[in-house]
Amino acid sequence: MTQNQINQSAWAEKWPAPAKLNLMLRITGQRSDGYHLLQTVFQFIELCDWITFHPVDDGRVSLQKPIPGVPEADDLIIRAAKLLKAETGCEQGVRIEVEKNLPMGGGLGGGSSDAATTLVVLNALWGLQLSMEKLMELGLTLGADVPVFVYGYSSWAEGVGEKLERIDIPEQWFVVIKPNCHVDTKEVFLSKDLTRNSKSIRIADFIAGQHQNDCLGVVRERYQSVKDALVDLSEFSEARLTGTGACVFAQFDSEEAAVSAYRSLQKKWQVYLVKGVNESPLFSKLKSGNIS
Ligand SMILES: C[C@@](CO)(OP(=O)(O)O)[C@H](O)COP(=O)(O)OP(=O)(O)OC[C@H]1O[C@@H](n2ccc(N)nc2=O)[C@H](O)[C@@H]1O
Ligand SMILES: Nc1ncnc2c1ncn2[C@@H]1O[C@H](COP(=O)(O)OP(=O)(O)O)[C@@H](O)[C@H]1O
Repeated sequence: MTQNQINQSAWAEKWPAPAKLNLMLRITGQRSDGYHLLQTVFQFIELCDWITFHPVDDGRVSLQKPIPGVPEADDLIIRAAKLLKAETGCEQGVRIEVEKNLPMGGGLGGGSSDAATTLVVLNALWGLQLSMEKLMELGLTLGADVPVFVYGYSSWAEGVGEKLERIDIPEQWFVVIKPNCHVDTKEVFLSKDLTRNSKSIRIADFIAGQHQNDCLGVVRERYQSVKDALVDLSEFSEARLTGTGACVFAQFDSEEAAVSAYRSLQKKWQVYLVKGVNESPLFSKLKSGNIS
């Protein structure tokens, strides 16, 4: 099969942009530019936005329908596509269709994942041949979480989230609650009450059960619905915050236990029942479609 034939069939397809959970998050310091140094564990979940790329002749990049509340020029999908063109001088155009399923500002990384899927898939469709390392570097200029979605495997992350080490962790079931509020990441990091001096730990400590999220205290105090969700979820299993929130989640050893908690919490909350996966669904699809 030639590159051209591969491109032709892949243009019409829907590409997943999965969500992530931060299974723990420690803030170990701060850089001179204000960004915080983290230790975190990312795992993907099988809850995805879906993105389709349509070729256009006029060289322009646009969205078929802007995401409500996000001006098109600010959309990370548009910014990622334009960044690829600027970096490579590519003159091709694209109209991008998004099926948005991930709640925004929930700590599930939807915007970052959309940007990563755009970088990875357009790199292939446009035949740009940028390396994964280059795409991760470009992605980091869009957001701290973009590199892990480009990398595509569960990771132990340090720095601001760009120093990644692949880890394989049990692929368990999760129940995720989206409290009815939007947490501003920047505001959390600006809080004077935030813990910024956690001791660094090792992967083995995380595996042994060290699940602390240093943002939890600040977010729980500022957002009553996050606090309430943590209380309700902790009736079933250890309740944790992903990223800077607002979503909270709990892990279950069996699908039955997760379903039971999901059914009960569904009466009161916007809730998702999802499986954790170590390989990003984007990469599973790229491998099966043979265009990586
Ligand atoms: C902390 C995490 C963990 O996954 O939280 P979530 O956003 O997923 O909840 C992310 O790394 C967030 O990444 P992302 O949401 O892309 O953040 P960015 O847009 O890069 O940064 C938003 C703002 O938060 C602050 N910020 C962000 C990341 C970081 N390590 N230190 C910071 O101080 C900066 O003030 C920055 O201007
Ligand atoms: N394609 C996109 N999808 C979601 N949010 C986007 C997108 N492009 C830009 N954004 C902006 O990024 C913000 C954070 O969104 P998101 O990545 O979903 O949350 P989080 O970083 O908490 O996981 C949104 O509030 C929105 O303003």
